[in-house]
Amino acid sequence: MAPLPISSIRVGKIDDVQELIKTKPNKVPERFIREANERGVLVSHKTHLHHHIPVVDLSKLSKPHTHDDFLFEILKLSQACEDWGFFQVINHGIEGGVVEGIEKVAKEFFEMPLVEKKKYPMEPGTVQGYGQAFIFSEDQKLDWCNMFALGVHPPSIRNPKLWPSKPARFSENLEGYSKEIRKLCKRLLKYIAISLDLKEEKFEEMFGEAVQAVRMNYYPPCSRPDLVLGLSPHSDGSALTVLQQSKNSCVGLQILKDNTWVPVLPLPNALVINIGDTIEVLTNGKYKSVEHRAVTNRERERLTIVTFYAPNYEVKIEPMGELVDDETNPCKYRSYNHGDYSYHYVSNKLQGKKSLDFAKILN
Ligand SMILES: COC(=O)C(/C=C/C1=C(C)CCCC1(C)C)=C/O[C@H]1C=C(C)C(=O)O1
Ligand SMILES: O=C(O)CCC(=O)C(=O)O
Ligand SMILES: [Fe+2]
Repeated sequence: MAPLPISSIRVGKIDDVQELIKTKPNKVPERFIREANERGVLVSHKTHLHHHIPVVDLSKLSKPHTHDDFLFEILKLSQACEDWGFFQVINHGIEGGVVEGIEKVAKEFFEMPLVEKKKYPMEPGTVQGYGQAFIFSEDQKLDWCNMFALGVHPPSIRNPKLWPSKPARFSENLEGYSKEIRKLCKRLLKYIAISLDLKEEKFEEMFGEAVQAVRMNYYPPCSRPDLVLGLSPHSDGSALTVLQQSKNSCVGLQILKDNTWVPVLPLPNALVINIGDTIEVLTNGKYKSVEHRAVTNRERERLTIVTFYAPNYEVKIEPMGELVDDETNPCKYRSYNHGDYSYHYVSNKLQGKKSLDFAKILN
């Protein structure tokens, strides 16, 4: 993926939100205040009772008691991908120490003084390093969030200068965690293939040496959560995304379902999985890449560790023949190269599902 022409991008002053709350805890600068129709209002408790994203028990897929148990869980997975685009996985088999280890170093990273974090800057127009991504103009609203993003795999997408020497063991923890999450993504894609009646190796064979990147999002408390957003509405450009919320995390992630922002309630030891744009295209829209956003909390900070798993940049993406029928289910997306889509995705601001217009066939 070619670098963006960064010299032409003017982003204006980007306040570091962690520093802002240290010096002026009650001030929310104008650049963070959203238009009334896009503010991070919280959904009423009554609504919570009616909506829960599905929970898939991976032990029922890897070690089912009976074949019916397996089929039942596969059905749950396919309904989650069709109706929600999101689900949580429990009994995923990743050791507690691995999950706690990455959370610890991520937390320690964000707690370091700003001068230390600024040694790894996310330059305007790039997506790796510490800062705010997807800012392309001086008047664009900012998210109430600090990010640290790194390309992990294949090694060619890494920028070694951005891998921090502090906190201690950051890289070891990230390497170990990423290996486990990579295995999990491969397993999930196998089950997703089965749920679509495809051969189980379908995605692994198609994706080649898959691209994997991690983004750590730190949302400090905000005195006016009703006026700001932690992360702008977007869909993910990946095939699958794995989101880990810090232990005892407050609610922050919301997904758009039937025109309502539905909160995702954190479950202990679970990981949140969502379908990205690539799977939406490959399944010709059967499995949905759903718009989501993060809101902030008045008293509590929130930390999330997000892995994007995607095909190699060389791979051609188009709806799979098995999911297209000229009569009943015509092709909704054109073919494209995943590297070109990645470039398109990272050169535009986060704006709901707009990125996918890149591939939509408009009738
Ligand atoms: C801040 O970054 C992102 O939100 C992001 C970027 C991921 C990437 C890197 C940090 C390194 C280089 C590769 C890549 C672009 C994947 C989101 O990732 C989504 C967007 C696309 C496209 C994707 O595959 O995952
Ligand atoms: O932090 C969250 O809850 C959402 C993160 C997210 O959607 C992302 O990083 O793409
Ligand atoms: Fe996301």
